[in-house]
This record gives sequence, structure tokens and C-alpha cells, in this order.
Amino acid sequence: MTITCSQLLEKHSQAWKQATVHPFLTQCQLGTIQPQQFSTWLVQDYLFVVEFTRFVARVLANSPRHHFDILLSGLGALKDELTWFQAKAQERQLNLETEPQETCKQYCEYMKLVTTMPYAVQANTLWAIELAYNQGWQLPGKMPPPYAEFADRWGNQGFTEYVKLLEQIADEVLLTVDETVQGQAESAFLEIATREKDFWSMAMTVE
Ligand SMILES: Cc1ncc(CN)c(N)n1
Repeated sequence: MTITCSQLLEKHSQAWKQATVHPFLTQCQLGTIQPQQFSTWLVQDYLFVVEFTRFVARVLANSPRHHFDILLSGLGALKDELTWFQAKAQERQLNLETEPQETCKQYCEYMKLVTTMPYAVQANTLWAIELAYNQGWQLPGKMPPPYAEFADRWGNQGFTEYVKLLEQIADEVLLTVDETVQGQAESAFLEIATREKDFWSMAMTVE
């Protein structure tokens, strides 16, 4: 039997909920997040996105030709996102030349590990990482400034469409692999759910 992305979401709904519904996001929506907590997230997420860009590039390198357009569009968006992060950090006078915290570092190392796994696992992981932010930033509802801009970055229609295309890619390749690889994809999905939850929690624990 083949596993699909929507089946993973259904089967592991509790783990996924913890990844996408978190006090960090709720407090952004309420406008009560501490500026220092938000700044911690912003800097650490920039560092994450630098490594995530490398991850997507590696996934592209392993992908079949007919996935190029979608993955290249993702990389194009990441180019803008990195510049945008730099602008947001500058507005707040935050130093991006800093060390990643342990949670961020380990998540980045995990992404690197995934790129040594079969392409189906990589495609599934890429979809899960993007879906986590697509849903996480939308679920609390309309956010006040300055958080609305952040919610829109990952909650906008274009990004939502992109995540749907990533789901199609992942489902297409999951169909072609055996149960062992499907099991690897499922484990990776659960890893992402845990690491996303931990990333929000890390931001709230100001060092
Ligand atoms: C931790 C994390 N997860 C996902 C995303 C969305 N690319 C992100 N920016 N940061």
C-alpha cells in the first residue's frame, strides 16, 4: 500500500498539530510575543533558511527533469526571502553573523542527512517543512503589525499553491518506492513535526 502526504497528516495529526499550533504563533497573533523572543526567532530562522536553501538545491540536484520548474521557483523565492530576512534584521538592528542555537543546528544537520536518503524521502521532507510554515502562520488568524507581514510571507496564496505542488511531487514519487522507503518518509515526516515544534519553543527561551 502506498502512503500519501494527506494520509501522513491524518495518521499523525497530533504530532502535526504540535508543529503548527504553538504559543509563539498564538502570541504573535495576540501581539503579546516579547520582542526579544521574536528577534531570537528571526535571527535563528534566517540561519535556518540559509541551510534550507542548500537543502532545496540538493533536492533539485537529485530530482527528475520534470520537477525542475517547481523546485527552481522555490529556490528563486528563497533568494528573495534571504534578502527580506536581512532587511527585517537590519530594521531591528539584529546581528545575523551569529551562531545557530543547538536546536537550529541539529535541524540543519538533519536536513543534510535527509539528502543522503532516497529522493522520495527528500521530496516528502521538503513538502513537510514548507507546509509547517504555510499552516503555522495562517492558523492563528489575522495578525497585527509587525507580524502580519511575516504571516503573509508563508500564508499567501502563491506560497500555498507552491506547497500544493510540492505535495503532488511527493505523492508522485512515494507511489514509485517500496515499503521500506515509505517508512523512511514517514519517519522523516515525524522528525520534521518534532523539530518544527522545538524550533518555536527555542525562540521563546531567550538565552
Ligand atoms: C524552522 C522553519 N521551518 C520552515 C520554514 C519555511 N521555509 C522556515 N523558514 N523555518
